[in-house]
Amino acid sequence: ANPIRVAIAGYGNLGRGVEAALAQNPDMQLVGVFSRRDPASVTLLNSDVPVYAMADVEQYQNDVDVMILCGGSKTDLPEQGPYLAQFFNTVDSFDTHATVNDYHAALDAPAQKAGHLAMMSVGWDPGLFSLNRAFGEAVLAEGKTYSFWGKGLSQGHSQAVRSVEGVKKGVQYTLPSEDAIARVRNGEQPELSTREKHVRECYVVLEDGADADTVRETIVNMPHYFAEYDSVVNFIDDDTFAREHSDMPHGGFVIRSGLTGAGNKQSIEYSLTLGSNPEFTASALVAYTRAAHRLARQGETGARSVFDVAPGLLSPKDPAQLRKELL
Ligand SMILES: NC(=O)C1=CN([C@@H]2O[C@H](COP(=O)(O)OP(=O)(O)OC[C@H]3O[C@@H](n4cnc5c(N)ncnc54)[C@H](OP(=O)(O)O)[C@@H]3O)[C@@H](O)[C@H]2O)C=CC1
Ligand SMILES: N[C@@H](C[C@H]1CC(C(=O)O)=NO1)C(=O)O
Repeated sequence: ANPIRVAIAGYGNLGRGVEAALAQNPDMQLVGVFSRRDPASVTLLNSDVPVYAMADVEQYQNDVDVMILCGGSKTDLPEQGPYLAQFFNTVDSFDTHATVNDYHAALDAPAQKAGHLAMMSVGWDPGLFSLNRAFGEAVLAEGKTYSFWGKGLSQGHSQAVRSVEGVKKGVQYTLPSEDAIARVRNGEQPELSTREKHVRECYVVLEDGADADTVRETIVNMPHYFAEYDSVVNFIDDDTFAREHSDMPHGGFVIRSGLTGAGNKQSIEYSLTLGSNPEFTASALVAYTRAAHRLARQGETGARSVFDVAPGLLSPKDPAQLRKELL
């Protein structure tokens, strides 16, 4: 069969991860990268792949089967998602949990109108963690579900920090409460507020002339990203940033702790340990690109999340092979 023709919209950590992940999936072919920057200033892993100006993206709608959106959830996807769904089948990793249904609606209308499929919020959280939260609740009807992340670098929160005026470089690490984790793993089913589960720690290099107090206040009061947490902002110089904040490890786990029948304790735990958050997220995006392409060919249109996708659609194996090897 002909390879699935894939393009990338937005070339940052995630875009680079998608380029690498596509190279690991021979049933897909990267046909181009679209950037809002000057294409000549964007250097890909594979210099044979063309870089185009985002302004010209509409000209390529017949050359691309699926467009993978790698922009930031806070500042890019709310505009790029609905816009690009008019011209392409799309897949993205939108992760502002508080506004997922607004985004779903904003994607669904243009996608339905154009007869495209828009697969949203794919990745690990939202994404694979979302699936495991849903499995846990469906199987253990009586219990509590907990999600913990880190210690590691959140790309969504880091990109949100970088979107603040006066920030030249920025990253955010998420630190889970070890005490909360111990209580959950012990089956205590504690009531834990958002603030009791994680602390957020930022490292920022300021633009020349930017005011540190203003930047700190803007970050720690940012709705949906920081306001609901105890957050710390550390200001460092370029050299320290380059030396100490170039890796992007992360991870975490979802636990469903419940009781069945005669009060027997049951626990489901799904965990991730990530050497590279962007490369892992990109790998999830690429698997769901395969599913989005198949659903689009079946005539499916409109917005979809991971809850709407049969797992077999993710695999390059045919159903009989899947059953034989993995059932
Ligand atoms: N669901 C999940 O589990 C996960 C979701 N995510 C999501 O992925 C999003 C993207 O993360 P990430 O790739 O780290 O964000 P980046 O800040 O690296 O990239 C975001 C956009 O910024 C632009 N950009 C990148 N580098 C530069 C640069 N040097 N100068 C100017 N602009 C630049 C690019 O657009 P352009 O090329 O057009 O300039 C890019 O698409 C996050 O906001 C998060 O929401 C991430 C991890 C997990
Ligand atoms: N969407 C997150 C993926 C995980 C990480 C996270 C956090 O540290 O708060 N929440 O969800 C990301 O952008 O890295």
